[in-house]
Order: sequence, then structure tokens, then C-alpha cells
Amino acid sequence: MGPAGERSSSETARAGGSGPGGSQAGEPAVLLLPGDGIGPEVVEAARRVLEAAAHAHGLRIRFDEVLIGGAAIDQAGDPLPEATLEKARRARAVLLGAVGGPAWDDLPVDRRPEKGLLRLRQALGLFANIRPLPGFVAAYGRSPLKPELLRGVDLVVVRELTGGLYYGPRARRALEEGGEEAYDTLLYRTHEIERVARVAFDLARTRRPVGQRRVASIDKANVLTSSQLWRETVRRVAADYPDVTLEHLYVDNAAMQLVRDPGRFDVLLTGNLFGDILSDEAAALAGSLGVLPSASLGGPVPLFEPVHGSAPDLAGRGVANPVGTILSAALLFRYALGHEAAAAMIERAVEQALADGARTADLAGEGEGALATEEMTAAILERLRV
Ligand SMILES: NC(=O)c1ccc[n+]([C@@H]2O[C@H](COP(=O)([O-])OP(=O)(O)OC[C@H]3O[C@@H](n4cnc5c(N)ncnc54)[C@H](O)[C@@H]3O)[C@@H](O)[C@H]2O)c1
Ligand SMILES: CC(C)[C@H](C(=O)O)[C@@H](O)C(=O)O
Ligand SMILES: [Mg+2]
Repeated sequence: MGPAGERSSSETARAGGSGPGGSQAGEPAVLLLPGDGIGPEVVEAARRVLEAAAHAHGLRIRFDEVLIGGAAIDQAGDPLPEATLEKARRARAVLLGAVGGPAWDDLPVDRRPEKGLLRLRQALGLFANIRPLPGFVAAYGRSPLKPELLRGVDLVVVRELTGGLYYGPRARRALEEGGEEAYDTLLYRTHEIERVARVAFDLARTRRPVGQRRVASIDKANVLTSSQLWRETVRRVAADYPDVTLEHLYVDNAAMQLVRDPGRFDVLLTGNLFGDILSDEAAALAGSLGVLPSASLGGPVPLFEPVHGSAPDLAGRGVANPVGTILSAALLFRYALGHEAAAAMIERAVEQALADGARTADLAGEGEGALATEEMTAAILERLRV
């Protein structure tokens, strides 16, 4: 993960990464939420890597596993059963696969599998979602961009995760004159913007030397009043970080710059919806959504999950790329357990496996032998070295 790994433990704590709960006799408890589609396949891969990296450092992790998403709807009638939330609250960290899929696509949004994930993030107070695209992932990916455009790419999206358009007032209702109306509200309060901006600026300080630290704040302040508040608040927070250069970009321009000149970015600070979209776009710089990890911080129990979804087209075939979830396990060591050595060990093993040509189908070129999920995981496990 490069310089992001140099975060001090006090900074990690400030971002809300390490909670007091979930450990018994020195054995941290990690709650696995495999979810739907390829979720169980990639979570099993990451569990094996977590266990092996812990073992290599004389640490034991206690795992527990419960349902979320569509699987929980089918069994308990609720995408986030109370028992799941209770277990999450008591864990040291949560590792999630993905939720959703065609079986639940006709449900209203408030009853869909995805709602279980949104409720979990909110209930745990996880307002800061960190989505890194490490340089080595971009370098060994299968980007559709020319190689020269990828030089120097090493960026991270800091996405506000518990506000904005996802959580504002919404309704759908019939109109007297016929038809319906529906709305969602993009609402931000000053303190919600301030706290996530601080996470972005703190992170920028850990990634690059003075003189090269940059935060790009993404908004639509030429149209949206919520974005004007966003921009003014971020500018005020930036005054506390004179060593970090702040620029503001409109989201439409940012989307274009991300493929035209991705190397210009370091930390991108975004609201909830813009961050969702731009992080999938960032994944395209690596050629696959399967390789991007994430950490959601801000409350006592952090959550780790790949950026991708349940990939119904791949589910059950054993071919999904486990790298995004395995790199999320590395972030779990870094942010939840404060164990930088184990985090770096996993990242080095992934980098080495990619450098040696290990590729699942999403990254393999024409005629290259693609590895199954289990084979890719084995290639990474073989390269775990202290
Ligand atoms: N965090 C989450 O749980 C999450 C995130 C995104 C989407 N979803 C849900 O997943 C379902 C499918 O959504 P979608 O198709 O838009 O997005 P998706 O991320 O599931 O898939 C998009 C594309 O990326 C590919 N892909 C994704 N993960 C991959 C992996 N690990 N290895 C190789 N290829 C991979 C898929 O094959 C597909 O072509 C929907 O129900 C959606 O709501 C959930
Ligand atoms: C599944 C969905 C609720 C989720 C989001 O939009 O946050 C996903 O797309 C993600 O990126 O984690
Ligand atoms: Mg998304």
C-alpha cells in the first residue's frame, strides 16, 4: 500500500479504526459477513490469508460468521437481522463480501439486500470510507489506458459514507393527476463534512512528503447548494493543514481527469454518491473492479469490504478475483488491529503474486492461463513471508 502504511497508531485511532471491543484473552474477534453472489467465495479466500498472516506473527484471530443481505432476507426476512448487528457491535472488526443479486432485484429499495449494508454502515457510525488504488495494483492490472498514463498512479478515494443522497429524506407517491413522483435528498451538515475532510487531510499527511501532499475535493458547487457548503467547509478545514495542497474539482471534470491524467491525484475527497461512482472508475485504471479494497472507519468497529459487488455473472463458478477482499484483510490488520507488519506482509504477497504473473480471468490477457479463485489465493498464500 506504499506510504499509507506509515500511519501512526494515534492517527489510526483518530480515524476511529481501533475499537476496544471484540477481544478475549488477546484473540481479536473478526466477524465475517460473506453475503451474496461471489461474497462467500472471496471472503473465504481472505479468511485464509488473515489466518495465515496472523499465524506468521504469533497472533490468533477468532472468526464468527453470520448472514447479511439477500441470504439474510431469505432466512430471516431482514437484510440486517438484529443478531447480525449485535455480533458486529461486539466484534473487533467486520469483513464483508458483497450483497445483492437478481433474486432480490424487484424489491423496493428499502427492503433490498443493499439496504442491510447501508443500515450496518450507519449503525456502526462508519462515516469515512477509504478506497485505495495502490501503485502496484495499477501497474500489474489490465488497464485499458496507455501504460504511460498509468505512470505514478497511487491514489485513494476518501468517500463520505453515512450521509448525502443515500440517507436524506425520500419518498415515492401517487399524484392526483396520475403518475407518481419520487425524490431523494442530498443533505449534508457542516460537522459531517468536517469530520470526513479531516480523515482525508490526515491521510494525505501519511502518504507523501511535504511539498507533494494533495487533496482534491470533488463536488458540484456550480449547481448544488449542498456542494457549496461542502466546498466552504473543506476550505476551512484545509487551513489547519498548510502542508497539504487543496484543489476543488467539479465531479464531471474529475471523472474526466481520472482517465485523462490519473497520476495527478493523491487523495480524492468526495461525498457519498460521487465517491461510489469515482471509485468504480478508479478500478478501471487497474482493469478490474475485483482488485480494489476498502476500509470504513469512524466508529468503534471498523468494516472492511472489497469495492465490488456480488458479480452475479461469476457467482458459484469459483473464478472471482479475491484480491480486493484480500487487500481489505490487509487494511483490517492496519486499521483495526494496528498490526502494520501483517498488513504489509499481505500487500507484498499480493504484489509478488501479480508480478510473477498470477492472474484471475478478469486480469488475464488473451491466451494467458487464468487462475481460479482458489489458485490465486494459493499463489498469494505461498508468497506470505515475514
Ligand atoms: N458492497 C456491495 O455489497 C456491493 C457493491 C456493488 C454492487 N453490489 C450489488 O451487486 C449486484 C451486482 O452489481 P453490479 O453488477 O453492478 O456490480 P458488480 O461489482 O457485482 O460487478 C460489476 C462487474 O465487475 C465484475 N467483477 C466484480 N467483482 C469481481 C471480482 N471479484 N472478480 C472479477 N470480476 C469482478 C463483474 O463480473 C461485473 O462484470 C447488485 O445487486 C449490486 O447492488 C453490492
Ligand atoms: C451496494 C451499494 C449499497 C454500495 C454503495 O453504493 O455504497 C456499493 O455500490 C459500494 O460501492 O459499496
Ligand atoms: Mg459501489
